[in-house]
Amino acid sequence: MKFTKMHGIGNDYVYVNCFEEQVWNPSEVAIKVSDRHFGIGSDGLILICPSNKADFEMKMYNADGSRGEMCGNGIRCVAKYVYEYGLTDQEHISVETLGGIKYLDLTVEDGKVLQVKVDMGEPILEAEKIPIVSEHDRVIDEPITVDGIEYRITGVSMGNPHDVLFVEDVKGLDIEKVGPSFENHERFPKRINTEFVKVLDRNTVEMRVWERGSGETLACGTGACATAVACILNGLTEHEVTVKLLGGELKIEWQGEGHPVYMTGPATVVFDGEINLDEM
Ligand SMILES: N[C@@H](CCC[C@H](N)C(=O)O)C(=O)O
Repeated sequence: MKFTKMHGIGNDYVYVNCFEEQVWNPSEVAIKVSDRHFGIGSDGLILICPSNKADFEMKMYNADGSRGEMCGNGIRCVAKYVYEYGLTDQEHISVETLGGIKYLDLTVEDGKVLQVKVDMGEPILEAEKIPIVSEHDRVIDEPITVDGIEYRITGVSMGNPHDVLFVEDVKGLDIEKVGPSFENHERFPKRINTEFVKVLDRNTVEMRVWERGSGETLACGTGACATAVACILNGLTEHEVTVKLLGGELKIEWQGEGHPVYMTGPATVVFDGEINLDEM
């Protein structure tokens, strides 16, 4: 199987061009290639496929083989791939995902995609649709007890489910311990991506993420969008937010309910390769 390893501010995936390759068992392949010791090493697998609804389709799988509806860092890499590997010459493209069709604007210089701005669509706030078990329609600054400690969460779906919580110390957080407890909490029947956030000023926040199906990653695009939405809903920031993650920064804009969220950031090619899956 031919592949390209790419990352969006350190959130790395193995990308397969399914215009040329066929992947019959993507969940199994995701588990194999993601292994950082016995595989290629990645946060998961992303298939770039033809679509009859949009210019391309992105199918994403987490490192544990589960399917994610959307991937913010992944979709910027898909844009870079399709442009730089000659699948399109367009600087405005659409990509079908399980979280809906997304529209992307590429900033291109000398044939290279430097930045991608993604219209991520409107955030979904209804608890039932995220899905989060709650007696309220929305989960905004609501209590939850995890490992005997009470936290307050805001639930946001960007096509995939997120809960955002505000903490004093992001760097010192024992995320390996608390992350899985949130991911598998009974309140989240489809598991969840959790963002631990510290507000630095009215336009800047710091964030670490525990991703459903992949564990801690260096960045999460949908998580950065959910974080900005949660900050704005809780009155903690203005409408333009720089989210500082372990792997870099993303710019997020949201003008409020009824408006889409925009995410802007880079995408990077690491290397191209070929792997014999039968020998793994
Ligand atoms: N890293 C991604 C999100 C990947 C999917 C997520 N783990 C899920 O299961 O929903 C991003 O950049 O958005």
